[in-house]
Amino acid sequence: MEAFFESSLIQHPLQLLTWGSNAVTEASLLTSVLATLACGLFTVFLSTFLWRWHFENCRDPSSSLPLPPGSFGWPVVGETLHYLREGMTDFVSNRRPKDGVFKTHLLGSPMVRVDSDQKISQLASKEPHGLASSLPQSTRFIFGENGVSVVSGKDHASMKKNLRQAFAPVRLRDYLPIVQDCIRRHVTSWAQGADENKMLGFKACQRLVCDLILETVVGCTRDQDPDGKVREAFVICNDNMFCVPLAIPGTTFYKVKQARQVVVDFAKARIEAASSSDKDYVSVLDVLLTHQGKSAEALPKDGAEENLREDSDEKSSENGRLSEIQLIDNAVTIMLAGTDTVTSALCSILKLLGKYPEKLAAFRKELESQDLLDSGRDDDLSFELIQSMTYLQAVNKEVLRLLPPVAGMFRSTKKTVEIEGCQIPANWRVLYGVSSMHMVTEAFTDRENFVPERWLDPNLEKQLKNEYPCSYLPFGIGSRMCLGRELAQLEMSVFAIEVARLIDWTLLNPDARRVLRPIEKPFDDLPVAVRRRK
Ligand code: HEM
Repeated sequence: MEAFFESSLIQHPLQLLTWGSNAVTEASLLTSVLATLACGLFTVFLSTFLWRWHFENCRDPSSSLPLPPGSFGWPVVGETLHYLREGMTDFVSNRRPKDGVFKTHLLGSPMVRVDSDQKISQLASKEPHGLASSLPQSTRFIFGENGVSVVSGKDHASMKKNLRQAFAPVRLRDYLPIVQDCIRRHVTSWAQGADENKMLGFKACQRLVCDLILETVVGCTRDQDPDGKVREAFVICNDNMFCVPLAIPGTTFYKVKQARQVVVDFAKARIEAASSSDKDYVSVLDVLLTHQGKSAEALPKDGAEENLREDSDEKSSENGRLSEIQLIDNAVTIMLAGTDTVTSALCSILKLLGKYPEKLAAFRKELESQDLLDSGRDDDLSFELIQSMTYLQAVNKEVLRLLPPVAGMFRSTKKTVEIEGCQIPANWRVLYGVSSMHMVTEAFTDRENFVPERWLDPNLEKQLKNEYPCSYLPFGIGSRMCLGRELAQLEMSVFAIEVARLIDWTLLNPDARRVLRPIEKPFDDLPVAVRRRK
């Protein structure tokens, strides 16, 4: 050692100093790294503890029931990152306890997820006093504050009753020729030419549905929108229902605001035109206008728009009639609520009938038995005929069971709500699972498979009604149940008939992963090869 010091110190005094100071620096560096790490870990630990403790303390002491089981995850983000990483199906199945209710923290708020027939039924019975619909701000803006999805309570009930007139069976009969014409036009175009055409099924269905909805809801045919401006604006609104609600030039929301105005201006022009003509019912808007008992001339006009925004709810419940701004907001709401949902359903028909050729063959047999398979006519469908086709109805129901377009429904609690075994405090979000419910309920056997035949058994519908009232919810439940469900089923039926008789198609990636954006769809938009049916 001495020798070492001697030789080193004498020969390299500076070297020893450097070595010494290096050793000190490294040690202190290590210490400070460790200390920082420990501090960081402690901060994460403490903030996570406080975060969870805070939400656990949101429990309403006036109720003796505990909060549901589950975790609030990490500070600020909650379990949002887990949700994004695992995907909805795994996220739910990794957490779902036996009774189907768990708490979490997603997308900025505490939330209770419910996947139990009995519990959804208990919660739905507490609407609208205990729970209200809960839409993101950007969606509320696009739908419009005076539309049926946004208003609540008594005003919602009276507005919905008013709007239902446009979806009565007698009206669906009126829309059928428009629906059939539009669907035939699109499906025929998919198989143009002698060769096979490759396309993205989801995108093709989306173009079809945009045309369909503009024609059936506001009567916007191609010749009324020659430069495609209304269609383009409508697609912008539809594609950006969930965006940051910041209306600064350059932002998505700013673009959406301008696009919404184009759609609104078109609807206004239609209302004005309707007052000066005596046409038959051609669109949902025409039906609604006629049912207001007076023409658009008598409806409050633009100048009064701001006032109407403030007291429109009152007006609608007072006299049961819709003002101009309510008509417009509802037209926009109906259009947007009926676009991606129907697109998803049509895309799933294409997928499931393409994937299971034996089911397509069974369906074609039913069409043949009704002389529809090779009829060659483009106006051969009637409302009654469609209703009488049992296999077709079974296909529709099974498509909506296996791949429901709306995977879940959001609510928020207005006050503390108690259900069997737990409480949900005020201002928490509640999410009713739809697709997961369809997959866990005992109401169905062979749940993972596409079996339209199950719906041919009349006992199934009875059983669902009496024993499992919340086990099949493609169109929702209770007061917020889908307004356009009969129109959607009609559109699905006509689509299934036309694709089965006009085209043959092959799925190019039949087992593609499913995503929620925010409706159910294949991640690759369903590539298909289409040819004219031989
Ligand atoms: C297969 C297609 C469709 C599916 C699966 C579907 C599903 C749903 C669901 C689950 C709800 C309830 C949402 C909730 O409780 O928060 C709903 C509401 C609604 N749907 Fe549909 N829908 C479809 C097509 C349509 C169509 C074609 C229209 C109109 C043309 C429409 C208009 C509406 C409206 C206006 C509401 C809001 C009702 C309210 O707030 O009271 N839907 N839909």
